[in-house]
Amino acid sequence: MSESLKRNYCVGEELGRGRFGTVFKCYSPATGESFAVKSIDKRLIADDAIDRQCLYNEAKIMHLLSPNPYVVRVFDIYEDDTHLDMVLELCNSGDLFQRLSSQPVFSESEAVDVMVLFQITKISLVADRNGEILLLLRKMA
Ligand SMILES: Nc1ncnc2c1ncn2[C@@H]1O[C@H](COP(=O)(O)OP(=O)(O)OP(=O)(O)O)[C@@H](O)[C@H]1O
Repeated sequence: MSESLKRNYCVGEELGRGRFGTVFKCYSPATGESFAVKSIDKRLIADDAIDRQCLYNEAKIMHLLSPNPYVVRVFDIYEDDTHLDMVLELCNSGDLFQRLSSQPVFSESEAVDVMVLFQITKISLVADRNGEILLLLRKMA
């Protein structure tokens, strides 16, 4: 994790791992706000040009799409020789599967939100397979 990130945020527990990095909970001592930070060790993808490109595309696209109600917001990006760290909106309400499992009946407007999420997921999966765009979906509040 980059030293400049650690100067501005206190990093806490691990939230999960993906193909490119590890996600931790963090907070800003200046504002008291909590975030997620996705930290990528660039040395692990140094030999793969496509992975490197995907990594920078993800950071760039998420930044371009922020703020958008269906996309996790990016607040800060830090980079040093070894790490790329993205400070993201913290989604701590569980994922869509957990939400669907725990609530058997949805109101009309909630059902619309779920359908919109499914449509965006389909679009992002197709687009991601073609290596053109990657969306990180915001988990439902
Ligand atoms: N903003 C966030 N708030 C809370 N948890 C998150 C957040 N972003 C990621 N996570 C957690 O960390 C895990 C890994 O996320 P990450 O974005 O690194 O990978 P992924 O999207 O699951 O897969 P891939 O690496 O293929 O993109 C997620 O599955 C989720 O549990």
